[in-house]
Amino acid sequence: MSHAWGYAADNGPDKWVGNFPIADGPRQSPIDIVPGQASYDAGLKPLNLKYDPSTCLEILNNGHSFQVTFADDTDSSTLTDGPISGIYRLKQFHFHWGASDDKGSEHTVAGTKYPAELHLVHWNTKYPSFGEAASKPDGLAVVGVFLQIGDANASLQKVLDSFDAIKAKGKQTTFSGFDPSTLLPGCLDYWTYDGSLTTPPLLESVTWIVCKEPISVTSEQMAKFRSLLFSAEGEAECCMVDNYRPPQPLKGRSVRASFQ
Ligand SMILES: NS(=O)(=O)c1c(F)c(F)c(S(=O)(=O)CCO)c(N[C@H](c2ccccc2)[C@@H](O)c2ccccc2)c1F
Ligand SMILES: [Zn+2]
Repeated sequence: MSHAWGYAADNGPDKWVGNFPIADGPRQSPIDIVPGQASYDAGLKPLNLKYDPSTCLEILNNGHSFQVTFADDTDSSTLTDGPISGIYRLKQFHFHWGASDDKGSEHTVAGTKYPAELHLVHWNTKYPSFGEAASKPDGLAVVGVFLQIGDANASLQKVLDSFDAIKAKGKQTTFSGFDPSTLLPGCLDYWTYDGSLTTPPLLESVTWIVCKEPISVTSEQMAKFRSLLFSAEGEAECCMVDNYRPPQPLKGRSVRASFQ
């Protein structure tokens, strides 16, 4: 039985191609975004993100990251416009972060790593379900937001305050009434390109939308991320850190900018 994928030396990003050959595919994510090489596209619309806090359900440690999941049986929390057409529903958000503040983001900007990156995962309602959408080239749209060290983030603190209940892999707890738009930067200028999930199954079904402006977080708040565990209760404790895939080859893709 193949051991599960992870971020350690024996099952980390360099090993994923063994069980997931698409890891060497033509539209893998993340990438290094080089602003000077992105092409401004005046046809790109502003992002239209409309989230209903009542669709927020629970927070879960899934052993790779933590995720906040949303009810997606109606068009209550959606992404429209931007680079996409149609209506995409919010399914979950999660983060990637490092063992120290000098790394942790998946996308990089001209080689710069941020301490963490937020991903809001949406699926195209032209397909009957998330699972169906996840295997289609226009099935998913993920909004990425960088975190940088600065002022305390009061909205993020609400998420961090639930961590004691989800310290180990498999733990989950009710998390309701949270509005993820409070985690978005003031300016929604973005870069966009065709890519993939950054974890197995690495499906090449993601329109990536990466915000130019980071949100702020304190070093102490970043330390709270690192209090989570990759390991389940009763297993040897393994801190949940460095759960990011490094940038992948661009392979001829273009990155468009919504701003000049
Ligand atoms: N960076 S990324 O956006 O590519 C990404 C991750 F990096 C990531 F860690 C996750 S995860 O769910 O936290 C653990 C791996 O599944 C997901 N979760 C996906 C998901 C699961 C349930 C509901 C929505 C999204 C991912 O697990 C997935 C997507 C599509 C099909 C199967 C699995 C994810 F989408
Ligand atoms: Zn992610």
